[in-house]
Amino acid sequence: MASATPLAEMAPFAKMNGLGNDIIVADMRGRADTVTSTAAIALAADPATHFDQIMAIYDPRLDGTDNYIAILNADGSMAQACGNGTRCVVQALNADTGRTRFTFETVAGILNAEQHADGLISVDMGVPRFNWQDIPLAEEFRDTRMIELQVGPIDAPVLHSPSVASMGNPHAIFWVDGDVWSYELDKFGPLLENHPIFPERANITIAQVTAPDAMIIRTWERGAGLTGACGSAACAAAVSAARTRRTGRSVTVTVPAGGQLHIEWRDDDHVVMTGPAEWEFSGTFDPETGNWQRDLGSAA
Ligand SMILES: N[C@@H](CCC[C@H](N)C(=O)O)C(=O)O
Repeated sequence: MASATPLAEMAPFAKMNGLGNDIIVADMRGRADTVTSTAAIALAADPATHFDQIMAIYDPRLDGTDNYIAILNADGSMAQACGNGTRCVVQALNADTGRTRFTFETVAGILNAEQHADGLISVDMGVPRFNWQDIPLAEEFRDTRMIELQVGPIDAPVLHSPSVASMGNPHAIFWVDGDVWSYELDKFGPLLENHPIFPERANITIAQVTAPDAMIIRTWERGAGLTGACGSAACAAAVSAARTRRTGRSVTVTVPAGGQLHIEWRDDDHVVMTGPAEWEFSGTFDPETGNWQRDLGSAA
């Protein structure tokens, strides 16, 4: 889309992806303005810049952190966590600064991340929370390894009894024995995302455990819909699988786009996610309106 916004007001961005999770990394360093919901909705509506999350990199607000990161979903809402997007931020900042280790502030807390020599990136996603008020749920469930929630006929539910967890953002994990692709997640996802049990909505995942250290997931993301990958959902699924004795604490998670994340739930309770990030093209955009233009010579 051609932009009439004065060049000085435009901010650089990179269109990237984390295992097929569509990400825009917006460089808002050194600026006083912010990326608006209006801009997010406009960029998401354009097929060329369609994204699942915008990761907006701001100047640091806290001593000991490198940057403040704000996360916007495709519907313009704010998210507390985005694992795949955080890897994209690390790769973009590594390309810009040459540094390999970063400490970010997000609304969900402080995240440490590192780019390895092989290009893979690890993000310490913090400590999962399982208390019903922390997820949050609308009513008390003492045991969040399995809550009462189902879709389909009452006597023959299609999906039921999810585990729930917070990775800073709310997740529900429905366990299935068969192929995750045989479920109509495009149909059930919006209903479950907006179910009254989730007062802040939720990310909805279907998970099939295939080995004590492996699972396959599909995710309907809050505020974005079906995605090629969701890092925080992979973390929530991994910790929930370990809590329910379906797996150990170290698992490989295959995401819908086909790639894999390695998730380690460490003994200190932190969840570390490792995977790749990929640059697609770069441009500049108006953080107020979402008007944008591609950098000359930037790949399609
Ligand atoms: N894709 C992200 C998670 C996205 C956030 C989510 N839609 C929400 O609103 O919580 C990831 O990789 O973690």
